[in-house]
This record gives sequence, C-alpha cells and structure tokens, in this order.
Amino acid sequence: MRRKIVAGNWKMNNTLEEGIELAGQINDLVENTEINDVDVVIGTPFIHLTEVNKVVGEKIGVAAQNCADEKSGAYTGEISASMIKSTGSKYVILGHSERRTYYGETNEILVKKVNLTLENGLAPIFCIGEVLEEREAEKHFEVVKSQIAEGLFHLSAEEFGKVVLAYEPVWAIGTGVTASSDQAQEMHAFIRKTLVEQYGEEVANNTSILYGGSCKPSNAKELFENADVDGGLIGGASLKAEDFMGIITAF
Ligand SMILES: O=C(CO)COP(=O)(O)O
Repeated sequence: MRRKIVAGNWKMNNTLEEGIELAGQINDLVENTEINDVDVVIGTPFIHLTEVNKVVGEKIGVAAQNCADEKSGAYTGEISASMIKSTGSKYVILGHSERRTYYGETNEILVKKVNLTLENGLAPIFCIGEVLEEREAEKHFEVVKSQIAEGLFHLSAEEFGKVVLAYEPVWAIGTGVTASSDQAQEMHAFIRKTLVEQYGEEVANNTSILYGGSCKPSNAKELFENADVDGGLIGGASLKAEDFMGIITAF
C-alpha cells in the first residue's frame, strides 16, 4: 500500500534516557498536530525499542536499524528479527549505506535479512543509493537498479508489497548537500519504472519510495512535492523533535 511515510533514523545516538525523552516529545507533537495522512516511524538503536514502543501511541511505528541474518542461536551480540518483533516494533531499516560500507553488508546477506524480516511480520525499509564517483561516472541508475534487483527481486509480488524503499544518495547523507528536487524525482521515477518491469504497474504504484540525505524542514516540502517521492528517511534532523515534526508537516 503506497503511503506517505516520514521515518527517523537515530543511528548510534541517544542514551536510553535521552531516547525515551525524545520519543515522548515526538509523540506529544504528533498527537497534538493535524497530520496530513502521514505514517510516522522512529528508527532507534536496539536498546530503545522496548521502551520507545511503550512511550509512543498508535500513530507512530517503531523501527530497528538492522537485524541478524540468522534466525536464532549461537551468534553472540546479534539481535534477530523475531526478537525485534517481540518489542512491538513494525519495521527494520536494512541495507543502509553505513552498514554496507562499514560492516561489509553484501546483497547476499541482505537477502537473508529481508527474508527473516518479512517472515516475522516486519516491514523492511530497504536502502539503496550511489556514491559520488558512481554518479559522476553516470552509473547511478545502474547501481541503484542492481541493489534493488539483487536485494529484493527474489520476492514474490505479494511479499514485495510489504517493502518500503529509501533512496539515499550516499553523497547527500550527513553532508548538508541534498539531492535537488529534480535529481530526487528523476531517480524515484526510475526506481518506479524498474518496479513496473519486475512486478507490474499495480505493485509499483503501491510502493512507497522515500528520499534520504540531508533532508530538513527547510527543503522537505520541495522534495515531497515530487510525484514519486513518498516521504523521507531522516538522519540528523530526526534527533530534534521540532525539526522532525517540521518535516512531517511539510506534506
Ligand atoms: O542516512 C540518513 C537516514 O538514514 C540520512 O541522514 P541525514 O539526514 O543526517 O543526512
């Protein structure tokens, strides 16, 4: 189902106390503001999931930022999709460029994580995006297409219907440089066309495709006005309740 979604990705920020406080502030703002049919998601570190789920009401979904690529067992330090599900969370952010780059997450590993996420009734927020050199070499469309194909095209149309995509050009993440509105729309339209080719019009038109990378209250409206931009995956600006809310109300 194509929904407007604004999802925060806290990354490795906030102690448990700080996270509970921030989630409470966001929840208060969401409860007391007229929101234009937007699904609000908060992506927290694992240690916050249980408590943040207690703090937020029905209007906010909670996301983990990763999950293990195995079901359970002797994998010291890992957190499984079923454990995430048991906290009341609804989403798992997968394939973020920081995980692909710093933790060697390959498409092969991501296929396992996507499958476990779906098997446990959680929705993957699957991240894709090119680095600057790839864009400069005009390989960005090819790169994004292969990330989607290798990570997700093993899914049936029904399974794919539960996936949210997040296009995050790596050169725009945490840099203050946002993709222009035209660059975002161009890539999002390309992604939708790629989905049409694989799954047909209906699935493609029902898929939410979020933009991520230096999205702020000041540029969100222009980005979200594009026909194929269905919302945002927000890093830095999701760490302040007012800024995050400014992006949610940009719709
Ligand atoms: O990586 C991001 C969200 O997942 C984007 O981060 P910034 O909004 O801080 O650029």
